Amino acid sequence: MDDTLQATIVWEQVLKKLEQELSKLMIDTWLKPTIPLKLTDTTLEIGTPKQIIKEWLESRYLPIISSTVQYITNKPLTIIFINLDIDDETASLPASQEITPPIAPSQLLLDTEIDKNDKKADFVQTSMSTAKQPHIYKPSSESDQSFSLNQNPAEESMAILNPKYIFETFVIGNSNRLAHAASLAVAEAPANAYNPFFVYGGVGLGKTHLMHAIGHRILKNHPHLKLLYISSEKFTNELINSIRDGNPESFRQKYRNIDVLLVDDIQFLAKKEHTQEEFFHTFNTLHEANKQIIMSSDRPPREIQTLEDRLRSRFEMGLITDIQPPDLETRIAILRKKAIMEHLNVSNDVMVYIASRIDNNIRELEGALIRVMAYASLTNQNIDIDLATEALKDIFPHGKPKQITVELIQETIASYFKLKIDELLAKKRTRNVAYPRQIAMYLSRELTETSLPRLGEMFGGRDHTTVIHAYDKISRERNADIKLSNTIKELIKRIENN
Ligand SMILES: Nc1ncnc2c1ncn2[C@@H]1O[C@H](COP(=O)(O)OP(=O)(O)OP(=O)(O)O)[C@@H](O)[C@H]1O
Repeated sequence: MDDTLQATIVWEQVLKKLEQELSKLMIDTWLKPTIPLKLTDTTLEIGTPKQIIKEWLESRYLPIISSTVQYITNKPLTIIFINLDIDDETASLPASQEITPPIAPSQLLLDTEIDKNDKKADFVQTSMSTAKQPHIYKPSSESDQSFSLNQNPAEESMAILNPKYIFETFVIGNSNRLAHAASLAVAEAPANAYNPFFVYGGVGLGKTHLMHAIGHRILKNHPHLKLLYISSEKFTNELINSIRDGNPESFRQKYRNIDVLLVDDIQFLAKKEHTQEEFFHTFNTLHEANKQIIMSSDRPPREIQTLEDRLRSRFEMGLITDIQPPDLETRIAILRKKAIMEHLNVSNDVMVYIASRIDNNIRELEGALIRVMAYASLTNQNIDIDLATEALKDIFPHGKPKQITVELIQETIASYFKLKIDELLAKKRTRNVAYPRQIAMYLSRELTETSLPRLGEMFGGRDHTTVIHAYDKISRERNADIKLSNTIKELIKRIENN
């Protein structure tokens, strides 16, 4: 692994730890804009985009950063800050991680307006590979007079799409095939294919990735189009600020003069009546002018509570598509792609190990891979299943399977007592069957959240009082009988390792 990637991995963990100690504003202002450059045996080099950030970090935060780095790496590394004096828009990922050059900022509008009164901005570019929000600037919500980048406000009015979130890096599987195909159609024919386009799905399943990919593709095909990507939370904040500043017209102008509007996490509009009203007008103006609108949400429009009906019906005018959690095959493919992109050498069995344990959040899946890589690099070991198990032990204690089911318990117990599943579930009450059955009921109640009536049903249609009786009996006997107690321990081990 190269030393930039090592630095990135360490720095990512350092920032995560510091997030528990420092305020969000400090993290966003001073630490997120940094770019990890190099990790050696004695030093960690961190790039800063501006001299002022370098000075600020050195004068105020060096002790806490040094001790956090030591905590993470177990080495007393010297932290060296290097001012890179980066052009704002090019402050991007370290070169080794870039896949495509960032979109020329002149093609993009800012996702938030800069406070014109003090011409001040928080520089929040982040270089972390798992980072979600790639915007360069956002308006300062708290005053910090000492930090002023003094840029031309027009230039500040830029945002950047994450260069990694493109169609080429998006892995297609059954869970997202439709959403991907529809996104591609929208990207190739903005305002002609599906308008509006609404994509929804659970946390970390690729909605933002697809939206950015659409944005990249549209700008590649139509560099002159004005495209704006924003979260609905920021839309709300900007609206509030514009009203506070007595300038709602500028807000309207900005939003109603674009060609492609991408609004992420639209569910945050719920309960915000005034924002919904404003968004309704923005939506209508753009839609009537045949401009493309793309929205994402964690749920379909009909499930966004307190969303006004007229807005809901607007959202439903175009195409609504969902992304489901990926199946195992897709999860392995995503890890493979990630490993190739980051030049990581990871064997297939380790990928399968990780992919089989994280099944409903791709961000966490990627995070687990990075953690394994970091652990291997920091401890100078090869990556194998043992190392992955050790590195991920906080996430999956003892390599425990994520979900223990009643069926799994029944199978394990039947096999241990050399019975057939049918026998375990049958009505027969001879001791050689009744006793294992009671143990299975006991463990099902202990290890799963299944209700008593449902357990009765799953054990051959018995009454729930039978389950209670079995549970009480085995609980009592377990305390008195060491042999039974050991049997149960052994059974739990087998269930966990199954
Ligand atoms: N099909 C995929 N192929 C490759 N990478 C993916 C895929 N889906 C998601 N990812 C990656 O998983 C991470 C999380 O994805 P993303 O941020 O797009 O999720 P999201 O659905 O917007 O989450 P949230 O609900 O938190 O807003 C990103 O790094 C993204 O690149």
